[in-house]
Amino acid sequence: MTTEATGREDSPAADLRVLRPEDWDQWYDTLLRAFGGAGESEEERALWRGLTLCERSLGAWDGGELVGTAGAFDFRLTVPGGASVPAAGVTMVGVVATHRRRGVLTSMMRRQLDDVRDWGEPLAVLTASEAAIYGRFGYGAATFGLTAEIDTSRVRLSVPAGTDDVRLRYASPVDLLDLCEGLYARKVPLRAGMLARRPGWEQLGVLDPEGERGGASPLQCVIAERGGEVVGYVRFRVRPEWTDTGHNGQVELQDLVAVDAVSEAALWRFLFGIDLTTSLKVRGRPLDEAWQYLVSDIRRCLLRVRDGLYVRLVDVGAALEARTYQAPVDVVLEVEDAFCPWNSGRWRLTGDAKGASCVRTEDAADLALSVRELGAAYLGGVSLASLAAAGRVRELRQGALGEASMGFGSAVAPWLPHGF
Ligand SMILES: CC(=O)SCCNC(=O)CCNC(=O)[C@H](O)C(C)(C)COP(=O)(O)OP(=O)(O)OC[C@H]1O[C@@H](n2cnc3c(N)ncnc32)[C@H](O)[C@@H]1OP(=O)(O)O
Repeated sequence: MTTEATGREDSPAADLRVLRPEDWDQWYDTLLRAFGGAGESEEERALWRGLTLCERSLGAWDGGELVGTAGAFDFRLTVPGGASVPAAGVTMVGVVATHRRRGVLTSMMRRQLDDVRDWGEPLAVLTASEAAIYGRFGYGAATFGLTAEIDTSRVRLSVPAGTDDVRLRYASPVDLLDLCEGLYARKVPLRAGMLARRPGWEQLGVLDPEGERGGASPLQCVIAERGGEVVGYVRFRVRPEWTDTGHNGQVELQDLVAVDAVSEAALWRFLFGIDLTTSLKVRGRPLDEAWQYLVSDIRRCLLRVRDGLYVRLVDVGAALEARTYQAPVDVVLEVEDAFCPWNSGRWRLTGDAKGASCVRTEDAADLALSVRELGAAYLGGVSLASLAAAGRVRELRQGALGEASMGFGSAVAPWLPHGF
């Protein structure tokens, strides 16, 4: 059989089999080989071994040789409106270099999306090693992360009233893990793109292999308390540097979680003020994070934006019904989906801030777009109007674009806190 999306034969250079637990080491070594062959700490390997769901993972075999890997976590993803929606977390994808560009990835994506549909999960999500790979399979970049290098020797932070009521103390990252995870869980329903973490995943936040610190300190943790209650935490490292003119150390933020504006400001003020450091590096933070509105000089923060979570609607009707819409929408979408043709055709979406319905229709279409654009717009971080300006969404009824674009939007930027 030939797939319409790729024009490739659907029987590539390998057979696909569900991963057997006893093959995990070989499977994981194949993945590392596809990523260039560098080793990994025992600590990290053990974590991923524990998190792998073998029954949801695939190996691609060429005779007796394992040449490709792909896994799928069973996540629940927060969507606009706060619902927690089942989403396959596509992960650990690799094809060894001897077998590249022969359709092995395509065959794994084909099988995986069929499986996700059978499992009844309306979404598949991933973070991409390279941005060019997954659009052809219907994934759209839906969240973005902010990277900044803040010159803390020059940039000042103005904090809101009440910040001084927050007390900070050092804690062991590992000892207070459950407490920190509880705070994280409180934030999950509040921002689309966040993942409800199952037990085990919290370990990702305190992974600290000595060989991978590259001259930085071990992971450190500071807790924020107010009125005897823990209201936030930050995990970070310090990379000391001494030059002829004195100290020039860097603070590297890993995680920061706080329950309100003053606890958050207290933690940022702490990061800005660590002695013997002159810069603060942050990666993959929310686009709308509050610290940007507290700094004296945003230009000296060197902001950059990078793609984060890619979303694929596996079941268009169920996915669009699972979220809410911040303004009323009533539109017919003409969806094109070459890789998962069961989604193609016309869908009437009606919804508002309380709920939504999305059903097949024969009515005339108001907007035409591919499933990739729907994935990009799904979490409210990429506007349908912007995609239309790029020619990727077509407005077929005047007014429909503005209505849909407003409805799909989100007051809070969607964000994925960590990779997987
Ligand atoms: C979610 C995650 O785990 S992301 C991690 C992905 N893995 C990696 O980056 C590890 C290193 N790379 C690899 O293992 C492999 O090169 C993969 C998995 C990216 C691609 O596997 P392959 O089996 O070579 O892909 P396949 O032959 O099915 O290619 C399908 C199409 O994608 C294109 N493609 C594949 N990889 C890339 C890439 N890195 N950049 C751009 N296009 C790509 C191919 O050219 C082909 O296009 P065509 O159909 O128009 O000819």
